[in-house]
Amino acid sequence: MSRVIEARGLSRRFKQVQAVDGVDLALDAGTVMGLIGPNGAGKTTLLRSLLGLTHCDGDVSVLGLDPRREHARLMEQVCFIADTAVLPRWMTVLQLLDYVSGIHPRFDRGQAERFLASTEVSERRKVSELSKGMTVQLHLALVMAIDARVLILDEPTLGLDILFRKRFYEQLLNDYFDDERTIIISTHQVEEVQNILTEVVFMNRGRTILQKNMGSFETEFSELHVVGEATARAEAIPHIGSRPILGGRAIIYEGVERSLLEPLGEVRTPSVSDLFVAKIAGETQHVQR
Ligand SMILES: Nc1ncnc2c1ncn2[C@@H]1O[C@H](COP(=O)(O)OP(=O)(O)OP(=O)(O)O)[C@@H](O)[C@H]1O
Repeated sequence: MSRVIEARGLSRRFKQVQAVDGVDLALDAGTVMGLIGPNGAGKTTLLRSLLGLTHCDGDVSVLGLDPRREHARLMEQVCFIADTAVLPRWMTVLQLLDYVSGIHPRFDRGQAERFLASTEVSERRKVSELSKGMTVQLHLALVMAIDARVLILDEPTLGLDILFRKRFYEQLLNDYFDDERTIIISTHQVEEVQNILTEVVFMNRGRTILQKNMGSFETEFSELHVVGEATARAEAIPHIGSRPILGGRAIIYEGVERSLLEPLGEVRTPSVSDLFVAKIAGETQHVQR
């Protein structure tokens, strides 16, 4: 497998704020990475740093290029959808398709048209006349039709209804992704992406606090559902989070043998979102102490 993204000690400071604080990241081709973090964690700044869209310190290489010095060459092979994406509002959809066909050598117009056919976006309408969600659909259609080695999606489905979000992620996985490509998705809608991820990174206050291959999730993390008197014994085992559930508690453990937990209740693998909440709550307690 070839290394596509490599960052060491990546940092970005804005006057008072250390937005990204010494992040190390290594991603190979054939990866779909989920970047999860609370508001202001530094996700967008990290993604922009990887693309050379903002200044940063540290070592960074994407497709063997330094994004700070070789930004233009990098962008030939990378597609980025920003959370604040804007499209030219005065153009019709048809004009926009003509425009992107003209400027982007890796744009497959037929692919974009097929994608749009599954939406209500008509080619005759102006971008300014589209709803917020339809504008995002149009943007995704353009991006998904570009043959890029690296696709970076910053909150790609913001404002989209659940039917479209589900279809988008299905299409992303089935029609776009292959083992030559690397996809990074930053999102707050963790449940919707967790099934397509091969890798997950949690970010908080500019730092990565967890970086895991989804395959190792099951072996490293367990969630115990426990009721009654076993609860005290379960809580005595070092854990990273505990929350009430109907009639009992759900307790999340890291690196604890399942055979130790099984006599106490039902053991399963935690969802990415529950693990995220537990990790972030743990960090907050740590900082407050
Ligand atoms: N251009 C800027 N000037 C000053 N501060 C900035 C700038 N861009 C980001 N920041 C600060 O850096 C921190 C990280 O912001 P960033 O947008 O990267 O977070 P995020 O994880 O993407 O958040 P969200 O999930 O809310 O979009 C925040 O404290 C933000 O206020």
